[in-house]
Amino acid sequence: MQYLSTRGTAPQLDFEATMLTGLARDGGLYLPDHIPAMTPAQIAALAGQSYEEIAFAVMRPFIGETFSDDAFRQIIARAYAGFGHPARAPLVQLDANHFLLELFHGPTLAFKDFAMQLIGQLFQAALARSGDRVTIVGATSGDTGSAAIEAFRGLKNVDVFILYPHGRVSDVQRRQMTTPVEDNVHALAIDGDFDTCQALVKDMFNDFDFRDGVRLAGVNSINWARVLAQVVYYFSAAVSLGAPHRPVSFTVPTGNFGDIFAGFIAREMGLPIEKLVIATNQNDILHRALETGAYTTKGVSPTISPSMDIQVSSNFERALFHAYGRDGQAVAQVMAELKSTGGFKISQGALEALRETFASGRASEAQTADAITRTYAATGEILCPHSAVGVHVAEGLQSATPMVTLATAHPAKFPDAVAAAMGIRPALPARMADLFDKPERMTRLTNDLGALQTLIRERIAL
Ligand SMILES: Cc1ncc(COP(=O)(O)O)c(C=O)c1O
Ligand SMILES: N[C@@H](CCOP(=O)(O)O)C(=O)O
Repeated sequence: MQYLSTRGTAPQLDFEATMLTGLARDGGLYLPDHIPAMTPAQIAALAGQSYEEIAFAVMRPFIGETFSDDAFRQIIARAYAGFGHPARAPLVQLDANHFLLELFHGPTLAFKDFAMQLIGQLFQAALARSGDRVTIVGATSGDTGSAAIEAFRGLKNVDVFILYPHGRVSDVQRRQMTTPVEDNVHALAIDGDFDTCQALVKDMFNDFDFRDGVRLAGVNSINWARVLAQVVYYFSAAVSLGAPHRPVSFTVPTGNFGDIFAGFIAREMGLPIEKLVIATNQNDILHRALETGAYTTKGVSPTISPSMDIQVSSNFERALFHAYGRDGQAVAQVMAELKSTGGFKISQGALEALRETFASGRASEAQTADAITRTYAATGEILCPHSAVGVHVAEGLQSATPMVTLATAHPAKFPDAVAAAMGIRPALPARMADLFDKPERMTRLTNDLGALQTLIRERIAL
């Protein structure tokens, strides 16, 4: 299988090169040149299998010759061995037709661990073979950064630089990034919001001298391997609810659109997903875009679901590529317009294509808090604020199809917001009990690309 850019002009690459490259050299995002389908019989055969077996069956067709079957099975086994639940992604029933997919049993308590633990293993295997060293840069609103640091800390072929918005992540998220002691970990607090951090990362990729000089790699959902790993839990959840014989819908708390785009890939592969529901907080650009056809940025306001405080939603570009009939030139044009004017109008045809698969809703701050309170009272389940955004949106829909809402983080990552909503302060798991006793280490930077590049060059020269 080959991978091509959403903007149509970057070289096509195999899986390994795509994974190590990150952003395409024309500024686009990589996607497979075709999406392999699974037959209903192949999907039915996944029922009752372990998460690791489902992961192998779903991801194998995308990997090509990069790893042998044996090597890939071992990589998957190592990736999920540290998860705190035997099912990896257990389903909990909230009411007759509404289920919660708990994606927070990994090492850093967020859904990012599903992909990042796998990518850590894939990078190690690929770099051990080539002997190369890479510099990973990542932008985070809190969870990608902690998951990346956990996956790459101490690895000898990798330096990892994580940019997070200063003062806009939870204390737990910040400490997960600033307390690791390994020399290859660099937490950078940037003056700005997540979009500032993500723009700096993309600017570094688009500066080819710098990119090639430091051998830049990316672990945001820019990286196709991140999206691929997340396709798996759509399959595991749907087959346990009766797919392929029974269709399922998913509601996904959404910011950078990586998680829900993984659901889109699952649907394209043949999983009977009726609707993928985009759930946003008050930073609702995606909800507005789907309702009106206008993708218009208007600044981010901080919320109690900070990981979703995003305007420029990176993977929406991948959805647009499909909606525009895989026309890279059309995508490049709207992305250029976004950069120069802060918005663009989605064509009528593309909007209709998006609406065939996606629905959307938003939750205000009060509605988010209320969903935490109500869900706990009705079921005993404590939701993180992001998952609560999803539950609020899902509850507002009329659907005869079973609805699965993704629970994207553990409530203990956001104890202040949860305590304010329901009066109970969720505790961190015992293995993290000393998180607040450890010294923190980070570097504060302004939004200055040159200063950031100098810092990275100096640090990796040490
Ligand atoms: C806890 C949590 N929920 C939801 C999201 C949104 O996911 P995505 O950016 O893939 O849309 C994020 C950030 O990615 C997150 O950290
Ligand atoms: N919410 C994310 C933002 C980055 O998203 P990514 O999926 O592109 O890495 C975070 O927690 O950092």
